[in-house]
Amino acid sequence: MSFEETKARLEMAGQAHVLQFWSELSPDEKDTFLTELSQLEPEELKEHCRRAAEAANSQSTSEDLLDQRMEPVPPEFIGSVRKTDQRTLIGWENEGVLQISKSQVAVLLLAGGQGTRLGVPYPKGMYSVGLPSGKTLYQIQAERIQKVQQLADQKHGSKCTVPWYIMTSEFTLEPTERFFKENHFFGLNPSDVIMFEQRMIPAVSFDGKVILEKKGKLAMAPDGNGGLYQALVDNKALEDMEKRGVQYLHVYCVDNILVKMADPVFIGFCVQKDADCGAKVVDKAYPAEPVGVVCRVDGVHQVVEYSEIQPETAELRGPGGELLFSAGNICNHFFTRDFLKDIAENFCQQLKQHVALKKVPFVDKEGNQVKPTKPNGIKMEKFVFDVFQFSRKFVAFEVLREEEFSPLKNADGVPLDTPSTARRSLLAQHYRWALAAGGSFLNSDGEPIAPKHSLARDEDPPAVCEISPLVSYFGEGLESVVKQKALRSPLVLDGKMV
Ligand SMILES: CC(=O)N[C@H]1[C@@H](OP(=O)(O)O)O[C@H](CO)[C@@H](O)[C@@H]1O
Repeated sequence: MSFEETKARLEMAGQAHVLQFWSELSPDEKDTFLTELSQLEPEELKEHCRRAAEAANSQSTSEDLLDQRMEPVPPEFIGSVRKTDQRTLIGWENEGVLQISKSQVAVLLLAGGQGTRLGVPYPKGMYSVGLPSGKTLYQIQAERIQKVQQLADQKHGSKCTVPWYIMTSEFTLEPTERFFKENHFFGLNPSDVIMFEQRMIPAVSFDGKVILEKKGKLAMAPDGNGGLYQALVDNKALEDMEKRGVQYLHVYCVDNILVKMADPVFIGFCVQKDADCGAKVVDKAYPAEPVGVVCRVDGVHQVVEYSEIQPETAELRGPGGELLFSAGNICNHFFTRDFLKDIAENFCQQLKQHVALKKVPFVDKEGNQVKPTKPNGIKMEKFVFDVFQFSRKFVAFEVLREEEFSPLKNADGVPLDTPSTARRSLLAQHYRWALAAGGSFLNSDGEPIAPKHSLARDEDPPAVCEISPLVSYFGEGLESVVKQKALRSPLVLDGKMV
């Protein structure tokens, strides 16, 4: 597209100010900037800027209303690992394993975020929390996929595949691709790891103008994890799923070290309940915990995000003293492919735009680079869970926090959701599994370490034991390896020992 054409389009959208430094750009910078600008549709851009400014100005009133319309999810829509008998749980697990063995289940990772809070310049999945094995989140997840495929194949004599769809963004695609290649896809078949990119959208000032990050670059950000639905369309991912015969998707966030990839119990529960949409939840740990709340608003299931709930609402308690809104969203969702198709075809454009006021670095009128100290820009994001309202049958599934949820959000130095807490959660889980399978531990001098069957949340297990996902997916199959054995801490139980 020519400069004149681009300029005319920007004028149509009321955004020609972004060209104010055009004459100062080098030929290369001009080329790059033109490419960026020509991707913006004038009508869409105009509407985006108008909506952003409008939403930022009307934010508080609509939030207030939401709180008053919230009610907890009725018990009949919730399945619970804690409250369900073993036989039923095994029934769900068997159902899930069967679906996996038929290659009908895929996992889909939301990994387009920038990990601002963790503060690393690379994708979060490449982070290593300091386990004895040194494994990164991506490696742990890849190995869990391998293991769950193997469990299904052993049980059903199949040769199944659990494809791994990975939604990245402009920030994360290239480094993620490189990392997977360098690591030989952690043993997975490269053609079963499908990476695609979500869209980026411009940050907008409070008066509805696109922000210039540099003289020849707009301030762009991914369109939120709800950009998934548009990205599925843009990248023909649903067609790929159809070709592979995928019926069920387990969608999850990259940062939870305990994530159960394609969790057979969750899949089986949702399938047996004939749900088209499901969400895993844990009991919220404390009222201000930064997790969304799965609830109903005006009788329709939805998540109210932690950034949008009023503190008074989060603190409400029921008759027994328990939190009224206790169903914490752990960003693990179940969708049927048909449901995703329905969203992509019919509801993609209707998803709510969430407004975040952020400090967006920019160039001022004189061309100086400015790092603002208070919010100056509006970022609009879509949320992955905002499709719940369109489901025919929604279910929530309550799981145990210590087995399934320990997110990596912050750098070390704060008490919660850090590399240290993630590492501790995983090692505590593996220690529990080893004890339950009949193992015991010795310290480095060969002296017995007294077993501890219950650990406080912030307590390190008395012995260090890391179990490779290639050895055990949810604690199964460990007796033959550890029973009546004295295991020397620190221990990494990998394929070689089995
Ligand atoms: C838009 C979205 O998916 N938000 C999720 C997501 O929060 P982030 O702070 O965006 O990582 O993960 C949380 C669980 O870790 C979940 O509680 C929350 O609702």
